[in-house]
Amino acid sequence: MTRLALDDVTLTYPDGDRTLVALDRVSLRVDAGEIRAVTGPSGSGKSSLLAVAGLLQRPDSGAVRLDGEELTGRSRWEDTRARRERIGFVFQQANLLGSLTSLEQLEMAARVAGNHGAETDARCRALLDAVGLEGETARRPHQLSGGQRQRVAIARALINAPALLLVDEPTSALDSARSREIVTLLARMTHEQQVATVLVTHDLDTLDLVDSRTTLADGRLLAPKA
Ligand SMILES: Nc1ncnc2c1ncn2[C@@H]1O[C@H](COP(=O)(O)OP(=O)(O)OP(=O)(O)O)[C@@H](O)[C@H]1O
Repeated sequence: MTRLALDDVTLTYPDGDRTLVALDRVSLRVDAGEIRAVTGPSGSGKSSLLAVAGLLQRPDSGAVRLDGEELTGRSRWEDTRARRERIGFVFQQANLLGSLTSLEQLEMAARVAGNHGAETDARCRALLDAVGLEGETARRPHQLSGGQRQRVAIARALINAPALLLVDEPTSALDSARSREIVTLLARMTHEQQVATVLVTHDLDTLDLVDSRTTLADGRLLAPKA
């Protein structure tokens, strides 16, 4: 089932008296339960693609659809709500709150989306178990390794059962063994949670672990591959 659809998306930035085309009529589909890598040289438009899919940037033209529903052209408030309730983000740095334990990081993200109570508590613990942190629920970020912090960030991004998971270079601060572990985990969580995952990466050594790959060059889709 198609989860995320980008249809003919163009995004430009003003660049002095010219216009820089960051995304040039890009179309892309990602299914529920599919992890798709987006690769391409620096400046090719990978972050722009994530920003459009995550409703952080409005395209000049084209559409973003989630589960068939068009999300382009709605109010800022609706964008914010969709981001909070239907989209999970994982960035280069885990961006955890320094004073909170692993369990509290997830509880807080759940609360922001209006989820709390015994069922939410159970889901927080189950997700921390699923990412291999059952023994670290009471630890704070400074007591965790870089890889463990990214695991907390992945569990946190999934806490509200998003339809879409957007991941930007999650392994750039990790060594190659840890990087493979994190991408393996992202693939497993994508399949288990039936989320559609877009993984922006420079790390060509982990591409065997994902389901599909899209390459961008100068804002254009180069090699869509099923
Ligand atoms: N806010 C902005 N204002 C103007 N130009 C921008 C802005 N953000 C990105 N660009 C330009 O748009 C193009 C695409 O940038 P983008 O960050 O999407 O590429 P990228 O593939 O993610 O690069 P990297 O791998 O270096 O992160 C580049 O030419 C970049 O300079």
